[in-house]
Amino acid sequence: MSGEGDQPQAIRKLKPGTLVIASHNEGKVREIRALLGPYGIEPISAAELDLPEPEETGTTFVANAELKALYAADLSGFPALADDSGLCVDALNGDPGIFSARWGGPEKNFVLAMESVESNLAEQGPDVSRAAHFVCALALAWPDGHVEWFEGRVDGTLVWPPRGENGFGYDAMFVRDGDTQTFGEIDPDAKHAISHRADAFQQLVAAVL
Ligand SMILES: O=P(O)(O)OP(=O)(O)OP(=O)(O)OC[C@H]1O[C@@H](n2cnc3c(O)ncnc32)[C@H](O)[C@@H]1O
Ligand SMILES: [Mg+2]
Repeated sequence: MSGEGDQPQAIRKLKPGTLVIASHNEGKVREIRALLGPYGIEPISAAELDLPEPEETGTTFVANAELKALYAADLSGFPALADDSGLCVDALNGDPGIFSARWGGPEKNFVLAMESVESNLAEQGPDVSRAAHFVCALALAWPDGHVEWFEGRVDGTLVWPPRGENGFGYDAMFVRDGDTQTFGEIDPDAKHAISHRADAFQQLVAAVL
């Protein structure tokens, strides 16, 4: 564990019992805050604490969630919750998958990332399957190194062109099976009830809270 002298000032001011969200993705942090709200938990994000981002060297969503959570718990001395998530497209052998953030490039441009998914699909002809699913792995790590993890999923279809300004990442091209609106069009509260992140959260809440 890191010594207190190494910690940024912001961490030394945290109240006991604080939960750190081990993420630098604003859209994700907004959703996690909303999902934790009903439990009276007011977390602080790794970005707000100026914690560095670890390299995501894992080969699975769970491995990357675990390494992000452990890194933030170790640096902060507080429990940390990480989310590693992504879009898996059947016809692209599961890509972009764990590389979903990296497909947005250094500028994190998800308009370009969605265009890239679409052009890879289009190369396979008009009859290509447009089936896809989102995965969300949550890892909850304590400073002593103990970790629990949960994995959620939501299945759907990709549409083109993208629709809707809500959400983030690939939301504007994803329609959940049985729905007509994209995750970019539906109300954020509706997404919180049905998404891959909601699925993983239900498991976390049942096990931990
Ligand atoms: O690692 P952190 O700091 O949490 O932030 P990140 O954006 O790098 O997050 P990931 O490594 O987990 O990459 C996940 C990417 O998958 C996409 N993604 C994940 N959940 C999504 C959702 O609910 N809706 C749309 N896109 C999502 C989005 O583009 C994310 O950048
Ligand atoms: Mg990441």
